[in-house]
Order: sequence, then C-alpha cells, then structure tokens
Amino acid sequence: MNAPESHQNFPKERNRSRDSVYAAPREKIGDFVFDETVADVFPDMIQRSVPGYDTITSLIGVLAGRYAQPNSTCYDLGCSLGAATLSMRRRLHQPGCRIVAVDNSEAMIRRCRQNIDADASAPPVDILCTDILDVKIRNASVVVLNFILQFIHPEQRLQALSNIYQGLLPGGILILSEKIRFSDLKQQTFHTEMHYAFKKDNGYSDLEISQKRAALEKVLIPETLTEHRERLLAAGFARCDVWF
Ligand SMILES: C[S@@+](CC[C@H](N)C(=O)[O-])C[C@H]1O[C@@H](n2cnc3c(N)ncnc32)[C@H](O)[C@@H]1O
Ligand SMILES: O=C(O)C(=O)C[C@]1(C(=O)O)C=C[C@@H](O)C=C1
Repeated sequence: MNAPESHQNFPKERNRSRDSVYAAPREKIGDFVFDETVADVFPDMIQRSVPGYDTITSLIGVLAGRYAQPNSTCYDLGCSLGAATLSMRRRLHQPGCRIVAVDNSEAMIRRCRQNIDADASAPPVDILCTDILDVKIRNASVVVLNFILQFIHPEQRLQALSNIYQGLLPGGILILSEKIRFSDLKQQTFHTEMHYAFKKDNGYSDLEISQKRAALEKVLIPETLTEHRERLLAAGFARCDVWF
C-alpha cells in the first residue's frame, strides 16, 4: 500500500495545523487535557512528541490484518482522531469484522467521525464518546491501547486490562503502546534526555518542552516494563511480548 511520508494514518487535509499549544510562556500550568486546542493540532503534536508513533500506528494495522478473526470486533480504545482505527480498517480482510473506536474527549471524537467518514474502506466502524472503563468488551479478536493506559489512574489499570482480557476470543491479542519508566536512575536520565533531544530536533523549544512536561506530570503516569508485564499476567494474559 502507498504510505505518504508524514501523518500517514490521518487523512491529508487534516495534516496542516502545527502544534504551538505550549509555545507562549504561561503564568500557571494547568493539567494537560485533550480539549479542542489539543485536538486541532493532534496529528502534528503526537508525531513530534512520540518517537516511532507513525511506524507503531501503521504496524497496528498490519497486526490487526494478521490476528483479526472473521465475524469479530476490533477495539481502538482511546482512539483520539482514529489513526489506529484507520490503520486497521485499511488492512482488515476477514469477513464480518467491525471496529469499535472509543474516546472520552468530545473534541477528539467529533474529528474522529470526520476522519472515518472521509475514508472509503469497507469495515463498519462504531464511534463511542465514553470512558473506556465503561465499555464492555465482547467478541474481540484485536484490542488496541495506543498510548492511553498511561492516562488511566494506576489503580484502575488492572480493571481495564481484566475487562479487555474477559472480552477477548481465544487467540485474540491486546496491542499496548506506552511511554515507559525505568527503575535505574541512569537509564531513566538517559531516556529522558533522548526524548527531549527528539522533541528539540522536531522543532519544540525548551519552554514548550518544560511547560508540557509540567502539564503532563500528574496526568501521564508511566510505569516500568516489569510493572506492565506483571499486571498483564495478573489480568489473565497467557504471555506478553515486546514487539517494538
Ligand atoms: C495520546 S492519545 C491516544 C492516541 C491514539 N490512540 C492514536 O493512536 O492516535 C490519548 C487519548 O486517550 C483519551 N482518553 C484518556 N483517558 C480516557 C478514558 N478514561 N476513556 C476514554 N478515552 C480516554 C484521550 O481523550 C486521548 O484522545
Ligand atoms: O511524554 C510526552 O512528553 C508526550 O508528549 C507524550 C504524549 C503521549 O504519549 O500521549 C502526551 C500527550 C500528547 O497527546 C502527545 C504525546
């Protein structure tokens, strides 16, 4: 398939707005929220902030094409503008498959609907504006959590994963992407510095990086790979493999 060079999982006409949400100095930094301002620039923001985002999102579609089962449902939980939904939709060839895309931000869901409407792929998509903790997962062959578990309160994460596990068909998969934390201080410092360097290289200023970091501090709670692994096994998953 042809993949345009940037924001390849979003329709072209929604690619243009550049993220300058944290560019101007702020007296007080409130908690980060997925509101209209963020939704407007989201394709640019996430691509310039998350190393590997486009590759991961494209490969979610490849994984769905491989693991989706006929007459089953693929879930995109915390779908934002529908990038993972579109990536899966374009690669699902199994008969009777549908996608359920869920996000609790109205600003995101409104734009997600426009993106799905503008896409001509065949599998039906249901778009729900609700909390992923309130969604009963049923008859699922593929469930995607692409950079969203990190925004769920840590005490609610086991419940979220157990709910997903209970709704998965035999042979079904959960694809989980997260920003991770390292328990070794030197390793954590190295990765933090690399992440800042990535953002600077993508045109963010020191002020933008530090103001956004302050806004995310209490909202995006990363955990170690071990914590994720142990929780996935506690939720019932038979195995947990790092694929990227
Ligand atoms: C970093 S974005 C996810 C990116 C998206 N999955 C993608 O592939 O482009 C996190 C999203 O999770 C949503 N979110 C956060 N907490 C949520 C919750 N409890 N229920 C539903 N959506 C939630 C936010 O509104 C936001 O759109
Ligand atoms: O960790 C950061 O600094 C980020 O910017 C990451 C992150 C994310 O992983 O969701 C945070 C919020 C935005 O939605 C885009 C990217």
